[in-house]
Amino acid sequence: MKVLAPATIANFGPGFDVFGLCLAKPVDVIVFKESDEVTLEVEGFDVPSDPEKNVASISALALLKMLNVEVGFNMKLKKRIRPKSGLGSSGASAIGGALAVANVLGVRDKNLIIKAALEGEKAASGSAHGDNVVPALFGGFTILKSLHYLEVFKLDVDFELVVVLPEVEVSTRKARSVLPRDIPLGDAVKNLALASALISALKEGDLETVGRLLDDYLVIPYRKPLIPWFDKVRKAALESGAYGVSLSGSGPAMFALGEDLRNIGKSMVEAFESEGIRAEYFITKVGGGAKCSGV
Ligand SMILES: Nc1ncnc2c1ncn2[C@@H]1O[C@H](COP(=O)(O)OP(=O)(O)OP(=O)(O)O)[C@@H](O)[C@H]1O
Ligand SMILES: N[C@@H](CCO)C(=O)O
Repeated sequence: MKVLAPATIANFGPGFDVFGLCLAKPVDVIVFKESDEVTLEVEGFDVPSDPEKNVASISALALLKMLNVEVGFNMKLKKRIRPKSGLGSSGASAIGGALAVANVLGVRDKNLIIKAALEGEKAASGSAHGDNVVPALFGGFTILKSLHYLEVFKLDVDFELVVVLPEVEVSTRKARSVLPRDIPLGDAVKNLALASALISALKEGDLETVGRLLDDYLVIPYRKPLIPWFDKVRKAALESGAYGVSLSGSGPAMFALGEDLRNIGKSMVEAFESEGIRAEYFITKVGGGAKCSGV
């Protein structure tokens, strides 16, 4: 059977570790079948081919262990989401691996699938943050109310956006290590205001207002040393007509909302190039979540 596991934008402005948007592309593809032993083949972007080290197989093995099922499998991973991109690359593989096992065993419990996928995320970045695996599984725009007792609020939204991917890497582990333990109360209140208003605008389908609310005081200011080009690229996007811009997850990818997404994407790529960084842009839309075919 085959699983298509989508890229995602975590945080989505003010929603650190809570908001997530599923994208229609790119996707990781996992071809999976039961077998006598556990084998893994990888093609595409360079990720470990050792089943004990690849997030997809780690999550698959974690679900088998949770279900107390002793079975082998052959997994082929077509790695199409660039690792350390900010597009939820490890989160997609984690959901793909867990969902492949769940599908073969007829498991529908999303709590279990997410728990297994978090084992993969923890192996990748040292932290079990759910705002990539949850939108990758549920699709749409997700608000992660709680993780360990899974409670998700999903908004079925439909819009296009532009994503810009520079040829640099930002590891999630590093990006989380620079965050403070405590933040000023005023900043917490500002983010609460932005996040609440953003959800209201999203439910109204008011993308211009959503764009205006894509700000963050909790993490982006502390991550600036890892993304020194952020302000310049954001300014270029706004000057080319973007409603709003932010970092995708912990970066380096960025995304923008607006009318002329091609022009916005080109302006952002030019801004990266003025910093000596090659970049590419692509236009995509909100995705419907991971898909399984064939059993
Ligand atoms: N299937 C996989 N997909 C992606 N990363 C993997 C996979 N298996 C193992 N890894 C490793 O996990 C680490 C992923 O690091 P990190 O979490 O920073 O990236 P990411 O999830 O790809 O990033 P992002 O969420 O920013 O897209 C890398 O060292 C990568 O080699
Ligand atoms: N919420 C996570 C997303 C990582 O992709 C972070 O910002 O660290």
